[in-house]
Amino acid sequence: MNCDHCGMVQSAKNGKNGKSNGIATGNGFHRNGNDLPLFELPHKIVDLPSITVSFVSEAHIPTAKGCFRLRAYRDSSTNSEPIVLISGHLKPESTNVPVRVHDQCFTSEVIGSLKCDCKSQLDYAMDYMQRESPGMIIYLQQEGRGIGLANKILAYALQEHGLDTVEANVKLGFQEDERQYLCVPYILRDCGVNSIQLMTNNPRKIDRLKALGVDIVSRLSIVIPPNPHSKRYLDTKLTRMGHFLREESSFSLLNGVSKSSVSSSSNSPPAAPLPDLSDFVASKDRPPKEISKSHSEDTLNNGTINGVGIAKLN
Ligand SMILES: Nc1nc2c(ncn2[C@@H]2O[C@H](COP(=O)(O)OP(=O)(O)OP(=O)(O)O)[C@@H](O)[C@H]2O)c(=O)[nH]1
Repeated sequence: MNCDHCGMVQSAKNGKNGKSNGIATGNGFHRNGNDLPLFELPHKIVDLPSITVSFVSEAHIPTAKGCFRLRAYRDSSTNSEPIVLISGHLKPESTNVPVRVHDQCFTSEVIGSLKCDCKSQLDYAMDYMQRESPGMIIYLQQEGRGIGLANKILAYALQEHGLDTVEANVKLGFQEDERQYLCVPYILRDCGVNSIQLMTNNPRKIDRLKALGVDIVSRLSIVIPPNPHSKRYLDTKLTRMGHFLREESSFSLLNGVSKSSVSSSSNSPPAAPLPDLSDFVASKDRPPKEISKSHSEDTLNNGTINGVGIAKLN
């Protein structure tokens, strides 16, 4: 099927339920062969006391991975602009939709840093959503697990002196993870999505989204094989942040790439003693980015997902 807007061939022939995908008419309606409206853009502002998420606009974007419908929002609680990439056509009240909630990583996604798995995860998610459309990626501007780009580079500097990614955040006066996902339930509701299959390895992300009322039916694994530069970061995610990483590589499964073809030699940190960190600590004078705590993220539970498809740690 060709995308009406980009003329690109869509990799998913049909919706995953075997039903024909709708056709975007460009006026906010998507119609099927019977000319029935499938999806009407809500253009609504979802307002709660401390958060306003407003839809701004949408456009079709051709990419190397296929055509996505990009929906842009503004989130007043973080003063940021969440972007949603949608493959295929979502119907109102959709259930079990594959969703990736992805946080910005300038270093890997723009300049190609090999220190983390973020860009490979984004690539994997885009391929997956095309293949299993309809699906969506909610892209949030939360660089460096919410500490911002400059602070993330500070954290990298500390990691060059032996700290791991968690210790570096803490040394800088941040929590190990400053991200929040208040906008996600509103964006899902705005897109007509009632329940999701969440693509993540991060148990905290699952808990936080559940605490915000997101109906997560199952988890989709997204394990990228390490390279010599990312191995320590991935090890830390496994051992200190509890990520589900002891699984067969999702990347291998999707791309047919043998895991053994990716080097995983050790990337030990420099043995040099820790320098005087007063320069870094001085940055604490500049307070960490303020993050609204007025919502239920403070009342997180440690529950696990009720339902199918949760990969277990061995
Ligand atoms: N502070 C900090 N942030 C990092 C570092 N490396 C990557 N990031 C950021 O980490 C975020 C991605 O978080 P991850 O913990 O890798 O993965 P996740 O999103 O929690 O979990 P998955 O859903 O399984 O991918 C992005 O915002 C990156 O910019 C680092 O060393 N320090």
